[in-house]
Amino acid sequence: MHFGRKNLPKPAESKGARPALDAKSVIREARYTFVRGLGWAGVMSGFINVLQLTVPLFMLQVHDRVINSQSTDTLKLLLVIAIGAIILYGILDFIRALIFQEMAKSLLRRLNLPAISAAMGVALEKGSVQGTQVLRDLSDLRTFINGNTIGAPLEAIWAPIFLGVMFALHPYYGIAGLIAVLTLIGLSLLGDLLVRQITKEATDANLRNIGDIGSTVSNAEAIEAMGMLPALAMRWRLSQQHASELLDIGNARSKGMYSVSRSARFGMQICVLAMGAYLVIQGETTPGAMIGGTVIMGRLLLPFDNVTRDWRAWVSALSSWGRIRNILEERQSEREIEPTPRSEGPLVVDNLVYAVPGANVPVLRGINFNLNPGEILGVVGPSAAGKSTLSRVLVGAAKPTAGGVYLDGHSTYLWERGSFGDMVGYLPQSVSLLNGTIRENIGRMRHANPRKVIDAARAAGVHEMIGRLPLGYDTPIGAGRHTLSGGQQQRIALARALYGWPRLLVLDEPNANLDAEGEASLLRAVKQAADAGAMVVLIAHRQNIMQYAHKLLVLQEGRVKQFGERTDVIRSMTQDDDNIKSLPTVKRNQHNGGAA
Ligand SMILES: Nc1ncnc2c1ncn2[C@@H]1O[C@H](COP(=O)(O)OP(=O)(O)OP(=O)(O)O)[C@@H](O)[C@H]1O
Repeated sequence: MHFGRKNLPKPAESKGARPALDAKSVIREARYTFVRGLGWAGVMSGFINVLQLTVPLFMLQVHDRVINSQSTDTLKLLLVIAIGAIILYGILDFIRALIFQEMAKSLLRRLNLPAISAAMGVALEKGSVQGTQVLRDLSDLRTFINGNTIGAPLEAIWAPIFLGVMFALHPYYGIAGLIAVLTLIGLSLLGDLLVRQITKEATDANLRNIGDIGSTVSNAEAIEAMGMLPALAMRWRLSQQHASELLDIGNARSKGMYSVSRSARFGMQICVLAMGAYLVIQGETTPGAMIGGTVIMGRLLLPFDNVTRDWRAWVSALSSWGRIRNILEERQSEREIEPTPRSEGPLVVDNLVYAVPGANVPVLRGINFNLNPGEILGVVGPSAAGKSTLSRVLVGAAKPTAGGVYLDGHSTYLWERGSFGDMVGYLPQSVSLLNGTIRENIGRMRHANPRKVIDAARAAGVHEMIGRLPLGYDTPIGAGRHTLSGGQQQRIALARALYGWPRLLVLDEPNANLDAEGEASLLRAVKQAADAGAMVVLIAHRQNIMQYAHKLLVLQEGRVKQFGERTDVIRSMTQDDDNIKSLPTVKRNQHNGGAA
């Protein structure tokens, strides 16, 4: 059984298994899958509810027909019907569980790739811990759908059937049932009022805690070395205290409401039994109807009781869905979803402004420059000048606030990520390789062409080094596997950036961890890439690796201080330096910020 629309391609069939990034249709399809699954499960619940009448009806019939008539044949017939109904009940109950399972699977199939893409977007902006929240929400949603708490409202909607049976037994039973149902609905609504907001606050506080702890765990070495754990543990305890207080309040209210609701249900069942006994005394119903009516009343009210008990799970699941939906809407609406052909044109940075979302002061303020195929651009500047931010915007990992970065006239931010990645190599400042083999890392985690992997490794000068590893290219790296040194990691990441001979190569501090030999390999690789027609942007503090750069860009406080041919810029910088040196001592100090 499938809950998605049939005309949609399955992810595995879609071109290159790339996610369709149209958030609106993803949300629409997910909602459709959910509602349709609930619809099927609701229909099953209707049959299940009817079959749950088997036992009380059997009791009623045995009492009214078998005991009075003393007929064993009637008893046998009733027994066969009852057992058949119970077996059918078991089968339908199992089918309903399978419907929920398929619904969870179908929902995950639709949401997984878009959610992972959205998580990446959040991680780029707010860090990895917030990024993984959407994945946790997805997993919580699956647990909820596969769990026992989703079914209660589906059973409650079939209350009219039970009420009908009660009215058929005697109008008084029907009226009592109706009053009882309305009372329990009232208690459920009151429970929702008391629980919803506090549950949301508790969940949010808990998520913040998990985020805080998660972000510090990645710094375990520094924490351990400098004995920071007790201080951190104290902080976590304080913030956890707040979250658990909220959780406890929510829990207490929810359990309190459940106790009230359950007591009310038992109380009303006793009243109905007393009413039945009175009706029997008055000769208005039979004792069998009295027992049957009481049992049906219990069956009628149980789902409402369960709704009150399980409402918190519904509230949490709805919050998870709300967060997934918001993230999908916020993150994925702009990017193109169709692959764009490989560009052969220049890189144009046009009046580029970038401000961190929510911040007033921009990090990059009106950057302009062009780079032609085969050219190497060196970007230099003091710390916090905005060099790494520029590199992130160049490769479309951050969205320009104004202006833009264009390859062959096409925005690098909006470009469909798969086809963009095929022609771009990026080495970020903090290198992090992924869990997998060296081959997979260099081949960008695809079924990479082994020849291209070796070409990239040779270009980065790491082929021999990889050959010395225990399993060569098949050496697994990452958490708990073979540990590479900082320099080795940087060179493997350089090979990954060079894989497939990209058109645009952006290297942020690629020599930060390299020795002289590594730096020489890096320079050879950069020159080779440019000779093959790539545009290379090389960010570095140390100017010695700029020897092959055709152009230099000096960045200061987010602005272009100088840009031009390397020799012109260096001459101009040297003159500036000479001018400063030629100033009288007092003035020179002023130029340096007045420091003595
Ligand atoms: N996501 C962010 N949130 C807040 N501020 C940011 C963010 N990204 C960059 N910045 C700010 O932008 C400024 C430039 O940072 P950037 O990392 O680009 O500098 P840089 O020139 O690469 O420095 P360095 O040479 O030290 O690496 C810094 O003041 C930094 O605090």
